[in-house]
Amino acid sequence: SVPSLDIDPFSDDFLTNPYPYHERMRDAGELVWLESYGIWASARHEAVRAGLNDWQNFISSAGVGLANFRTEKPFRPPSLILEADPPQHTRSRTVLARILSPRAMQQVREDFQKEAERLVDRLVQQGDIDAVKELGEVYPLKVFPDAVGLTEKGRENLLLYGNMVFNAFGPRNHIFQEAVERYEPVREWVMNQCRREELRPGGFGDQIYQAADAGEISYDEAPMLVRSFLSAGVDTTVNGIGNALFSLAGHPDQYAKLVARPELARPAFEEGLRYESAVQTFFRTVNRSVEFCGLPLRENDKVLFFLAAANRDPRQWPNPDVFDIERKPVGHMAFGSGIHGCVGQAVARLEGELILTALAKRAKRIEFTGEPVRRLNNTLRAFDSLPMRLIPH
Ligand code: HEM
Ligand SMILES: O=C(O)c1ccc(C2CC2)cc1
Repeated sequence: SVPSLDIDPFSDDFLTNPYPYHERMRDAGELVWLESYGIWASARHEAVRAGLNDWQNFISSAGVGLANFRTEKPFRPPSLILEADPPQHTRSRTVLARILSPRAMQQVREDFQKEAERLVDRLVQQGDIDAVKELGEVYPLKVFPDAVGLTEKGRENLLLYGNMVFNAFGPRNHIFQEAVERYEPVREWVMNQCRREELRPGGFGDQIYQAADAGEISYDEAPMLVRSFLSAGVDTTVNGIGNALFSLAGHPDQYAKLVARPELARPAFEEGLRYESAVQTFFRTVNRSVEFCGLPLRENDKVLFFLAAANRDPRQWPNPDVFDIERKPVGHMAFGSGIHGCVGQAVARLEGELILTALAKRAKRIEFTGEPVRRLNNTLRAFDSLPMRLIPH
């Protein structure tokens, strides 16, 4: 029989504190039916990994949100990488993977590090900060758009745009409605920045046009792939860093470990992604009738993969609800898995490592000075504000 649950994964209650719901879904089975939206859901690590790796049965070209592009008009023109299947996906991925390669990261590392040290120097002097508005939202808006070759003016639009993109993967609930009101002017600004003449020659954005020059992709595809950088490259790291700061401030013993051994910055960021995953969920669409986890799925069924629930599955992790920066969470699902696994993870890891290293070397303690305020989003786990004090060495 099909385990069926009456859980709304996009309700304010669920999005505010998803963990009890994750546990109910994991305990009900590898794959469960959610009556709220008539969708399948998987919250266990093994099934999430298996589903994301089976791109032939669980496809992305019909959308990776609740909407099925085969029957509904997409909210915006589909991404040529995220919302594409092979062979289209393969061509896009090859171009972006080369531009964001570990070798490319070595070339930007020095700039990213200088910016991290400059920003954290100033904030530790300041002492009392809002770690979202003055750190989590500031650093990613500077370093990655600089590397892409974006003008400085109007970059706050990238936060509004990203917020919208991630809300649009969910239902048209009140969270979506409140975000979409401010979307039109931001959408135009973003599309305008994707034109070659707006991008610094040699930057990551221009390198996409260089791939068109070489005939790897068309000139029509190039701006859409720049749009992918702007859609995924900022709001994700904003919340990856924000959630890491929240976890470290909430576990002073872990922050003390990081201060004693700043080389733990990279594993600390990784554990932050496992423990409070910035990207909580993604959908797939069933391509043809298939049995999965012993249940009969039909063509066009939607399956919601709970990355964040897989990241706390006790079947995969000892003491999953413990934030332990020495854990080395290999195999976590925070960046997804399989052919669509995050193509920007080297950028994300570099930003996280450099910010946490700069902080550990300048602030001997970090503590909350007020209640963290959550910002609800249909896909992202995010904060609106994190009142914090940074105490210098
Ligand atoms: C902490 C930061 C980040 C997190 C948690 C994250 C998470 C993810 C996840 C879960 C996926 C898989 C989506 C799916 O399976 O449908 C993904 C894909 C992707 N990410 Fe990231 N991401 C982060 C940072 C970045 C950055 C900095 C970029 C820079 C451009 C980026 C660009 C992309 C792109 C283009 C894809 C689509 C890849 C494909 O479909 O082949 N991400 N990311
Ligand atoms: O290609 C895109 O537009 C795109 C948008 C959002 C993401 C999320 C997963 C990080 C990835 C790609």
